[in-house]
Amino acid sequence: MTDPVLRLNAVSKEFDLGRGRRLTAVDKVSFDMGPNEICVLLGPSGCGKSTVLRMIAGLEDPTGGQILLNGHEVHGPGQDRGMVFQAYTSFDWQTVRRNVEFGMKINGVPARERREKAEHFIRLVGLSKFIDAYPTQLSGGMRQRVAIARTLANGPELLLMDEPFGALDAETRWHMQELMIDVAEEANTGMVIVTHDIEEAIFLADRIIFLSAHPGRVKEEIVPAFKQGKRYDDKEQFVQLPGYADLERKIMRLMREEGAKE
Ligand SMILES: Nc1ncnc2c1ncn2[C@@H]1O[C@H](COP(=O)(O)OP(=O)(O)OP(=O)(O)O)[C@@H](O)[C@H]1O
Repeated sequence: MTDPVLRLNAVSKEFDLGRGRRLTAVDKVSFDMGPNEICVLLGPSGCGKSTVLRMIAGLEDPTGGQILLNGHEVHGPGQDRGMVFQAYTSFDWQTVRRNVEFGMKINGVPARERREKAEHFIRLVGLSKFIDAYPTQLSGGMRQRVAIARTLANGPELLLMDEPFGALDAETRWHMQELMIDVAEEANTGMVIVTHDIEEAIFLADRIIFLSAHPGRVKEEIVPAFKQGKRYDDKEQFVQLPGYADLERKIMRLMREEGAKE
């Protein structure tokens, strides 16, 4: 790997549950992520995926270890990271265009540049026809695309997504997964995505960090060799590639082993 963009160095998180009780949610997690990679955090429920992502976002502080972004330790949120949550977080009283322009406006980006960038990212997520619509007039998948365009428009180096398609029906979910591959190619942004969906993880990931059941430790780091360094944006074609089924079986086994420990 060339110099990592993101490095987690023995990152731990203990929560204080009160009355002297403490819970170790994440235990000495280490991994590196290269420029523009799609890195997926996968593992059984409660293994600490969201906690790791929240620490990368700077929404939680590690209680041990370090998170380095381009060699600098992360302390708190920053514009170099943009977070997309599962729940739709658009402003319903503003049009798609205004939603996507919002962060840029706050950051003092001049009106013309704002407009051009908003149009670019709205096009990228396939919503040009709906640029003047309000989020309430859109489907769940479309609203999630607004959230993605809005986050990308702020120019983050890393897009952080916590179960971004969890609330969507299966077919919309496939479309969104395919879209994310195109977005990753075009937006030149690295992504860290939390999911517990094995198929989604294999489809999206350049690198999978599989966390063990509670407390979360890196059980396996998997670079899907069968992709041969390529990305595919067609799911039907993808699931038929030689090597796909083997990796799916392997991860199912890991998931069962870890799930049984809960
Ligand atoms: N603020 C908090 N205070 C106390 N415990 C917490 C807090 N946030 C998370 N935890 C605990 O840390 C552990 C990891 O939670 P986390 O949400 O990171 O897991 P996850 O892998 O994302 O789970 P899921 O897939 O079910 O969303 C869980 O045991 C959870 O109860």
